[in-house]
Amino acid sequence: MYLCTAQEMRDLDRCTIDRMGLPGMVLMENAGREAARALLERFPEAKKAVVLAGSGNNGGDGFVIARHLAAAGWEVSIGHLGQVEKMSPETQTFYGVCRQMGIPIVGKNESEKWIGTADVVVDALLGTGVRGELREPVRTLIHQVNRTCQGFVLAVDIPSGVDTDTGAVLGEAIRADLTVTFAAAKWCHYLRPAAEYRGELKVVDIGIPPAVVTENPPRAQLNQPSLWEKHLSPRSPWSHKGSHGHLLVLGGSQGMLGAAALSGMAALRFGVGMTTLGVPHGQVGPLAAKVTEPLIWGWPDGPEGGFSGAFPPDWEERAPRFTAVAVGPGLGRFTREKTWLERLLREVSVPVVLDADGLNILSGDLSFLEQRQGPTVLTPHPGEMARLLGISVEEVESSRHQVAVDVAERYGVTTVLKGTFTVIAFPDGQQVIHPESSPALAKAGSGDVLTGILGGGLARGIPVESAVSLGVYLHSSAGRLATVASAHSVLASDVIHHLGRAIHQIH
Ligand SMILES: NC(=O)C1=CN([C@@H]2O[C@H](COP(=O)(O)OP(=O)(O)OC[C@H]3O[C@@H](n4cnc5c(N)ncnc54)[C@H](O)[C@@H]3O)[C@@H](O)[C@H]2O)[C@H](O)CC1
Ligand SMILES: [K+]
Repeated sequence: MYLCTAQEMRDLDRCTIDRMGLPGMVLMENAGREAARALLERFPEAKKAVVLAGSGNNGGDGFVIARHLAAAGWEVSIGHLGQVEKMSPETQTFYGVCRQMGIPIVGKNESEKWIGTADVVVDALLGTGVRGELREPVRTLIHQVNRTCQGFVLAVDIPSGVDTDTGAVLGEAIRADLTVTFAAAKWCHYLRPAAEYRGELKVVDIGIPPAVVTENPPRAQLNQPSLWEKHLSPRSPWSHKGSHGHLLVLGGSQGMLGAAALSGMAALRFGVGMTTLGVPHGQVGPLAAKVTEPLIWGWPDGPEGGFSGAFPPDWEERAPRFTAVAVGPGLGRFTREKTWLERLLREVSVPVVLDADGLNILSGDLSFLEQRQGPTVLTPHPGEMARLLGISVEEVESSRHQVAVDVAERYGVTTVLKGTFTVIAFPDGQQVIHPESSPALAKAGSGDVLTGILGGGLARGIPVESAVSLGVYLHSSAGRLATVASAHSVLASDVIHHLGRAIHQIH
């Protein structure tokens, strides 16, 4: 399912009307009817509703909704803002029908009195055509709805007062229980703070022909199995461990051995054939006492149980055996780390995942990523992304998808910006957003598990676009499945244990 910007939605709309010849009036009728249907399904008995309608096409949808609710026997009134002369012809038509039907249409002050006693308030004030900070009187009316409404609030397309593309709140925004949106989800449904205003989200079909979408594909999609499920095919009965790839994980300095262990175990649970954990020599013994299945490879020791910045003598002999490399889980900082990483990235042409300190090494200079031969995946959380780019965490969070896309396009990498609704951006500017929040994953170690799953997928030979979206999806579902009693109590190792069930659910 696609995720649109306001402009992408307008393009789909325009192409449907101009090229396909389907009148805008039909789209508006479909939109309003489907939104009304969502209400009628939820409230089978007639209710008292106030429809707040602006003068744009979002208001037009509101007039259609009012008509359908009135036809179903609801007691409906319309609070209308703006001027009839400025309405589009479709909106004017549906406004006229409501008048003819005798549905009361009142101005702002009168409608304010009804908001407090209505069972349902329909917010059709502003949709994707909103521009800049809210002006009066709409701002006060939105404030009144949030303050006095006791009933159920349906937002039409987007909650009025949020910016479609950035997810910013433009001074004040409707707090909805349900948002019914048309043809595709919009970015504001998945970007904070707007995402906190929408309530439940329902995407309905309004009749935009599939050919129109194929011709004008939006750049973002929601993460769902259809994007990558073909790569989760069952294991061939003729396969052996060498058929399923070999991941090298570099990390696990003193005090952070668990991070490397988690990545390695996650990769194995995800199905990679072999995992080698490359850790400082001094950590080989403690790690061997901790994990059984991964191979362990000692790297030259540096001070304080970390890496020295040198390569092991058998590097050149062993390096060609790995089918992917993950750098960062518990890596720590060490002298000459930048030269070390540059050499590694130059000499390894298989896919590389960079996480945690593997990313911190890059901070301020990502330019040498452009030289890489194989695919590179960066998996920053917002703090790491802020450090990478030398900007604040607030700046990252206020434009999550833009930041992820900018890095991906500029440096030719795949970016996985973690957080609620993880954003994945590819070098060609395409994006995938993960539509689920996973509170159980908000814990130390869970990033290391993701790194292992992504590295494991890449090592198995799954193409990067699929491996990354698939990995993010499975990590999130395993987190959900691991939440047996409380999300508070889920450990990163529990997530690893539930990976098998998460995979099984997709098969
Ligand atoms: N997706 C589709 O194919 C369809 C969508 N529909 C609906 O149409 C709206 C978008 O309609 P549009 O006319 O472009 O804009 P709006 O109704 O969202 O808003 C325009 C309206 O708002 C006023 N305004 C703009 N900015 C501000 C502000 N900052 N403060 C106060 N007022 C503002 C402006 O003056 C106009 O009056 C989409 O969301 C869907 O709901 C179609 O119905 C069907 C096809
Ligand atoms: K709205």
